[in-house]
Amino acid sequence: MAGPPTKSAAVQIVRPPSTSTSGPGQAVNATSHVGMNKGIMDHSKDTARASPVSADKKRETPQRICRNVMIYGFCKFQDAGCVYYHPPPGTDPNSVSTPKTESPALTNATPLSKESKSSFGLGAEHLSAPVFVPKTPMAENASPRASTPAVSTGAQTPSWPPLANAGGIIPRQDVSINFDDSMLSLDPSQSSGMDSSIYMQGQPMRQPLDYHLYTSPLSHVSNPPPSHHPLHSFFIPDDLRRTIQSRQEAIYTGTQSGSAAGLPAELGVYHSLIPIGPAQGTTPSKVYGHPAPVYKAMSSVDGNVYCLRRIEGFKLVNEAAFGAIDTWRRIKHPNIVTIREAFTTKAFNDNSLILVYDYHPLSTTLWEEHLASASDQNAPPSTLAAVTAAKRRSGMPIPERVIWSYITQIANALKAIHNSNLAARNLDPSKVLVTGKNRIRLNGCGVLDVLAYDAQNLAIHQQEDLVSLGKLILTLCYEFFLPGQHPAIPLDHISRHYSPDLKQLVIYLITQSSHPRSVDDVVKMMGPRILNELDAMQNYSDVLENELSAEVENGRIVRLLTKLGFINERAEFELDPRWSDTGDRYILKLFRDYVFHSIGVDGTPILDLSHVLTCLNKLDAGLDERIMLVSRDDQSCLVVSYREIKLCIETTFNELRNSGNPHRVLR
Ligand SMILES: Nc1ncnc2c1ncn2[C@@H]1O[C@H](COP(=O)(O)OP(=O)(O)OP(=O)(O)O)[C@@H](O)[C@H]1O
Repeated sequence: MAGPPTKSAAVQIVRPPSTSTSGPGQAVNATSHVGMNKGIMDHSKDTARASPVSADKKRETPQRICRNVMIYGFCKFQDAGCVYYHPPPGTDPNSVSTPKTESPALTNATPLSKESKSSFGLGAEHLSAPVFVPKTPMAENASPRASTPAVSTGAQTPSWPPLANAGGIIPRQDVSINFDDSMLSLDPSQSSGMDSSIYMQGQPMRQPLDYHLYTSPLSHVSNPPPSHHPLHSFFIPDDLRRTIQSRQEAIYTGTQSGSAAGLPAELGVYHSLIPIGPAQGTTPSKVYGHPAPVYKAMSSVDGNVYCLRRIEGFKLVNEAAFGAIDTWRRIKHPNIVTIREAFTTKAFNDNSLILVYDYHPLSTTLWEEHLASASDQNAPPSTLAAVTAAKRRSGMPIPERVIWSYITQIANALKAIHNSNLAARNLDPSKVLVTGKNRIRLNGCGVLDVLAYDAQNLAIHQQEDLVSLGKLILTLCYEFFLPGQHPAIPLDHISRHYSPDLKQLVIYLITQSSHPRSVDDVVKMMGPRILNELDAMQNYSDVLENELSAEVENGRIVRLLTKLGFINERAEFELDPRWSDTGDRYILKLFRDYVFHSIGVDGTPILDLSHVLTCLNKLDAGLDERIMLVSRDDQSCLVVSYREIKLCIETTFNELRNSGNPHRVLR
């Protein structure tokens, strides 16, 4: 045995029948018979098993090796050629039989009757159990719970608060030692200045109902039959994970190696400029009339990545042109790309206007999404005719539901813009950013306010916004529509393929009228379609919230694994090279083996994620359920509850955390 524990909190020791000698480091070579739940290990049916077998003989055949064996989700223990289930199907793992105690150290134990004695295969003569002294001070008068009788009832056995039920729920009012409080008293954050938030120890720990169980999605989110619960439901769906990961990757890709060739190393507080989107050369933007390349850049002020739009060859003639930028900066809207600042620069060896926007990684534009074919992705919008020709061949109209979703979001953005006494002025498929699934944001806001400064004609520009919206809808519904074309054919197409409501809205938007149009009228005309959008958004939010709840569970596991990682296999601590192999740490070592190093009957490693998650969740919840931990050399077994293991972790972790604290209490 590598190093048995010298003391432990509430650990029950079981020596397997073959073991008649103490391992090195055992505190007492006691002859105590520590009874076990018959369901856990029943030796009575096999007298051969109950007889002493030498350790060497046990190792003769591989199948005799006593290791944790997982089959069909149950943990089996294989000993002397026999397999024991833990817990056996249908058995309450908490119901541990009253033990027979013969150790002088365990004098308070009740002797077993003959019948009950015969029901245990493990005779006292076969066992040599060390006495474990609990490290953590427990209540003097604490007594074992009736619901889960401890194996030894002597003073050495720490008592645990009574449970309301077997689910690990602890009533706070009638506990002699409140588990929550005991955890708090171990809170290293109270004795150390380190940030403890990652271990969730800075706040009282609450033990909710069945905390060890994963919550299944609520029925309003998803209600699949039980057979449809795949393993990966522990984690967020693959497509969502991939999307989030690739976005996160896109944020910082390339920013480590400085600016791209030909671009300034620094531009004010921005550095590491990388071009985004198709290489445009000196092709003028269809919307702005100047070449308008877009760069991703990192700010040295806050370390965030921003999107810089550069308008080449722009010379500022009127300072007042920047006045609108202040108003734009104040608009924070879910359907508008927020502008941060604007300035002019000669860093590109010309006169350039720079507008800084929020960066939305891997976003595309409506033009790229719906109007450009794959071969035309790199083509400038001026080749729209060629693009629409490609679209015509594909013959895939945009579903009406999606069109209404776009209209709702754009109208929402326009309402915020017009209410702020501004106008979008660049409603074009290439200036509507698609930042998620059917999620759009107006982009490039404020550019024309500086480029074509015209504060006098706001009302005209707002009317033009609505006309532009009408033309945008026409383009999306009928990809052959080009600006300047007569709308009769596209309208006819809409009346044949889309609802009359949509056609009516387009006519309202593009028809000249003596009465000024208003975005409020557009919203009224959309009517119940807005509610559809609301439904979709809220359903999506429910789904995401549900995914988030799974990640909360995984976060608990990571914190637990982090603590275990700090403790397991530590080379030395406080000049003690055997630290991680002795005391509470030994239990944690065996627990690690139990969770991760189980092997099958044929000796192959068992890589059962559900076993790992089940064990770790039960540990995190501190259940009273007991498990049997078997040493690597099969010379000893410990029957220990998750609650006790949890306490071992907290105590040991506390020890590590306090190692640099000169005021700590040495035990
Ligand atoms: N704020 C932003 N965050 C992330 N990507 C952006 C942002 N703004 C624009 N982009 C990306 O930059 C690329 C170029 O955008 P841009 O507005 O220049 O479109 P364009 O089709 O090149 O139009 P133009 O003819 O005006 O140059 C697009 O792929 C777009 O997704």
